[in-house]
Amino acid sequence: MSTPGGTIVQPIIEINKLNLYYGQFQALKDVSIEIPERAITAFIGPSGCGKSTLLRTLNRMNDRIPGTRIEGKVAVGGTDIYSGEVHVETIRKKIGMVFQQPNPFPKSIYENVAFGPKQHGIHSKKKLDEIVEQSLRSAVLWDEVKDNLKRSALSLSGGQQQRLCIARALAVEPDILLMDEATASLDPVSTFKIEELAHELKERYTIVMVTHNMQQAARVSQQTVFFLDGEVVEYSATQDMFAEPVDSRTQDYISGRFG
Ligand SMILES: Nc1ncnc2c1ncn2[C@@H]1O[C@H](COP(=O)(O)OP(=O)(O)OP(=O)(O)O)[C@@H](O)[C@H]1O
Repeated sequence: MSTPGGTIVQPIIEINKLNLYYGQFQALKDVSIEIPERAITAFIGPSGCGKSTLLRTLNRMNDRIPGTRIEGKVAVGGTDIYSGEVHVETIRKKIGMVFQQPNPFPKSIYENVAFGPKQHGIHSKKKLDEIVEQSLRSAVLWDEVKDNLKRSALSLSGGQQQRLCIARALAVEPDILLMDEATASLDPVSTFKIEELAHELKERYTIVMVTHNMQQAARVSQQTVFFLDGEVVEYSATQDMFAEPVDSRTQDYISGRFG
């Protein structure tokens, strides 16, 4: 697949003819897209169009919702994640997720970040210390918290809590980070910090973000996917979509005529 500037990059996620049903209701319709490695892909579209549903499909979070049925294929790194051979835990280790509301555990900053590695069998204090520091540095939170890692995560500001949740996700060394409106509950300064962070992280990780904020999609993403009623209307390099959308419905949405 090609990206802005015409560079050919490898898609890390390939979604092919995906249909998803909640009971009788079809929330995703024949979705086929590719997501490039080490870049930010933004999902945009009006409320209820299926953005979060597709995001959750990428790490099988929809499995938890009773009555959900899926058809089609989602391949991550060439492996069909819905084939019986793949364990959900393996997928969630490779694909971390950050939600709209920061949701740190009611534990210390240190324990929040060390939790995932411990679950995966790392118990050496030295190794855990390294992971905690590295993850907090990657999430650009280290300098703010390094003097008191025992402090409760819940005592941090909303923006710090969200960066802690990103550090927690990074601690298990994922390849992909899913962000479901990760800045929607934050003030503009915290939002800017998370956007800057995403910009840095894309050098090492693939990021897929759902956002209601078109300016944010235009600012930070390299690829944008526009959804309407469970269908992908259009997807392309972000600069192309915002400069010259192909479909009139995309034009109407990005120019604020509906949504
Ligand atoms: N657990 C569920 N059970 C039944 N229907 C659901 C469920 N979750 C979502 N839906 C429906 O699926 C459709 C897509 O929802 P989804 O949350 O993916 O949209 P969205 O584009 O992310 O919306 P928003 O921007 O408001 O978060 C909506 O019609 C929604 O009501």
